[in-house]
Amino acid sequence: MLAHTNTQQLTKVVIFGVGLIGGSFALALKKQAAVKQIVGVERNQNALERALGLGIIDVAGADLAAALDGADLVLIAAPVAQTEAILRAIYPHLQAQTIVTDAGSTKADVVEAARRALEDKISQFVPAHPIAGRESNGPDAAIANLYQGKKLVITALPENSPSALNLVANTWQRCGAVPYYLNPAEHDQVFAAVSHLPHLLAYALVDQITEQPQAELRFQYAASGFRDFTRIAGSSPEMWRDISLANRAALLVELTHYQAQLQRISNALQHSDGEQLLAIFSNAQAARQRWSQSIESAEPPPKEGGD
Ligand SMILES: NC(=O)C1=CN([C@@H]2O[C@H](COP(=O)(O)OP(=O)(O)OC[C@H]3O[C@@H](n4cnc5c(N)ncnc54)[C@H](O)[C@@H]3O)[C@@H](O)[C@H]2O)C=CC1
Ligand SMILES: O=C(O)C(=O)Cc1ccc(O)cc1
Repeated sequence: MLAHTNTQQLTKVVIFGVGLIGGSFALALKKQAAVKQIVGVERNQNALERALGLGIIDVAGADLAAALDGADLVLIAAPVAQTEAILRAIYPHLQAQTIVTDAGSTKADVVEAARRALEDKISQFVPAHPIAGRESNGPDAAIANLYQGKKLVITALPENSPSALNLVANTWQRCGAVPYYLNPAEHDQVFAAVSHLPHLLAYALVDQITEQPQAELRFQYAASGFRDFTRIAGSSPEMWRDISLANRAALLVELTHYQAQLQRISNALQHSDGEQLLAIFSNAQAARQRWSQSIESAEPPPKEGGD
C-alpha cells in the first residue's frame, strides 16, 4: 500500500536526536524544500551545535513548549530506551494538529512506551522504522540521500487516522523512502533475525578476539572478509545495547537457532564431515545470491556509504 506523495510544504518539523538518522531525515527534507523550519532537540550540546553548524537544523530547541508550538511533525531519532522519557516530556505541549513518529529499530517496546506516555493522545503517534543506516553515528555522519530507495516500515496503531499515517508515509517518501506495513511483533521478529542478531555477532567476534593472546597480531592480518563481517561492530554501543534489551525475547530465539547451527558446524568439524559443511555452505551461498540479486540490487547503497 503506497501512500500518495503530497508535495505541500510542512511548516515545522521537530527532531529529537539530530544524529545519523534524525540528521539525514532533516537533510533530505531540506534538499526537497519540503519544510520551512526544522527544530532540533538534543541531550548532547555538542551534537546540537554541530547540527546547527552543518545546516541540518535551523533552530536549537531549548524550550519544549516553544519548540513544539505549531509543529506539523515530530521525529524521535534517539536510542530506543529514550523514547518514553521523550514522549512524556512532549505530552503536555503536544497540540492536536501535531503527529509524532519515531525511527527506532524496535517497535513493540516503543509502542508500549508510547501508550504509557501519551495515553489519550496515542492516536497522534505513528511508530516507524527506516531500514537504512550505517555504522557511523552523530550529526557528522548524516547524509541527504541515506533513505533513497530504502524501505520505511510503519507499524500502524489501530488508533491512527488515515491522515496521520499519510503524513508520516508522505514525508518519508519525500526523503526517497518506500513505505511498508508490518505489525510490531512481526517487525521485531524479522529484525531480530536479519539485523539485531548480525550486530550482536559482529560485536561478539571482535570483542572475543581482543581477549585472545596475540590479539594485535591477529588484527594485523585481518583482511576484507573480517572487515565486511565486522563493519557493523563500529556502530553505536548505546544504540545497540538498547535494541538488544528492547528486543531480547525475539533475539534470544534467534540466538538459540544460531547456537544450534554452530553446534552442527562444530560436530561436522569434529567428525571431519565435509559433506555436512558443504551442504550448509552451499545452501547459504545460494540463498545469499538470491537475496543479493532480487532484493539488495533494488536498493543500491548511497555513494557516501550506508546500508
Ligand atoms: N544507525 C542506524 O543505522 C539506524 C538507527 N536507527 C534508530 O534510529 C535511532 C537513532 O540512531 P542514530 O541516529 O544512528 O544514532 P546517533 O547516535 O547518530 O544519534 C542519536 C542522537 O540522539 C541524541 N539523544 C539521545 N538521547 C536523547 C534524548 N533523551 N533527547 C534528545 N536527544 C537524545 C544523542 O545525543 C544523539 O545525538 C535509534 O533509535 C536507532 O535504533 C534506525 C535505523 C538505522
Ligand atoms: O549499517 C548497516 O548495515 C545497518 O544494518 C544499518 C541499520 C541499523 C539499524 C537499523 O535498525 C536499520 C539499519
